[in-house]
Amino acid sequence: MTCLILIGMMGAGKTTVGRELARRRKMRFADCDHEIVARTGVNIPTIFEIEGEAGFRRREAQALDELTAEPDLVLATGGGVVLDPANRALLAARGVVIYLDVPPQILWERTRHDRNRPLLRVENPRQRIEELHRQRDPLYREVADIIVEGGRCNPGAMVRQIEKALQALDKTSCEH
Ligand SMILES: Nc1ncnc2c1ncn2[C@@H]1O[C@H](COP(=O)(O)OP(=O)(O)O)[C@@H](O)[C@H]1O
Ligand SMILES: O=C(O)C1=C[C@@H](OP(=O)(O)O)[C@@H](O)[C@H](O)C1
Ligand SMILES: [Mg+2]
Repeated sequence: MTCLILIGMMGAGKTTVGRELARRRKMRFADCDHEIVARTGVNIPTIFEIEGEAGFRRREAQALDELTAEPDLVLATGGGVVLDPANRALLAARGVVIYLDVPPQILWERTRHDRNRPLLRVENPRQRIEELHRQRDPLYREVADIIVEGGRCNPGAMVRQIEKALQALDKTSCEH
């Protein structure tokens, strides 16, 4: 069985939907951010404070490389993973990449009270989400094998959409 990699903006539901998808398919679940937190022993905002975004991105690239080496894995990535061209090449090569495509308004509603996303600790987080979305949406599309629209869908409905798309894709092995 192949590895399934979820990409998309902060608040798209990668962590939530990924965990549920793994449960349904009886696959192991991992989350790049959780892996980084486990390795460093501090939370994401603290890594940004101490090492800056560049330091976080180095750790993210390392975690991505190691985690995607395993088959049979559902992997939730962080929203900025696609910024690095080397990460994009790795994503495309190592699994079925699933873009959770959610409009900025809903991303904002889901993340507005969450303090764990340092890139949104700005005066106007709503505008920031729109800017990041404009910058990243083409990158997500560039590497995606499957695009799932998740505006007003609950996580269960998103998992069902993904499973349907996977059947249609019929891309069942990591060894291609
Ligand atoms: N499909 C969904 N419908 C409603 N709320 C959702 C959905 N997916 C995620 N959420 C909620 O949105 C927030 C962000 O979800 P999360 O899985 O952390 O997103 P990501 O990992 O993509 O940043 C969480 O509070 C989660 O419960
Ligand atoms: O979009 C981003 O650049 C980031 C998204 C976060 O993960 P989620 O997408 O799971 O929120 C986390 O990796 C970090 O705060 C940076
Ligand atoms: Mg997440």
